[in-house]
Amino acid sequence: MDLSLFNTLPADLAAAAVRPAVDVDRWVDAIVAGRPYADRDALLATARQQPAFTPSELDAALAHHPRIGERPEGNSAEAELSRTEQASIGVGQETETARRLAAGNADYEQRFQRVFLIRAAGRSAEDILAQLERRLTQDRAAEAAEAAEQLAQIALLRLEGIVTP
Ligand SMILES: NC(=O)NC1=NC(=O)NC1=O
Repeated sequence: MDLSLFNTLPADLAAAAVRPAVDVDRWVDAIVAGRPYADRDALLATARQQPAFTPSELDAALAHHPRIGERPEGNSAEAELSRTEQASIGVGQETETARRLAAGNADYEQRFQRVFLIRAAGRSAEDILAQLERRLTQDRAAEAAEAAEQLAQIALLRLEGIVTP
């Protein structure tokens, strides 16, 4: 939708419109409360200024997040966004990279008890695999902070697609 519509929607509809960006109430409420935005840069600046996601917000947002390399199922707005974001990875390929991604996802979930999250847009499967293998070596606090930053990047990219100038 365009910014002028977003600025004038009732708050509950505005919240529903941006929730696919990231399903964290505190973030959605702040974006809606910042209206009316003079322009889209002001909207994106508000998103960038939000405090980092806490580990519990991360876990809530990841509860229904598809794994990297697995085809996001369903016809929700989030699933559609995930499919677009993961398009460059070539889901379902029987390549060595795909096999190592699946193994890395399993290792990651075993170690950190959440789905591995990375901003996939603009990244190759090989780059994502390198990031996954690097992040598997991090301690829990560092990894939670990095995953939170990736979630913020995904939220910002999605918000840019949801609210057009
Ligand atoms: N597990 C994930 O990292 N998933 C995703 N990253 C994205 O950028 N889109 C996704 O669906």
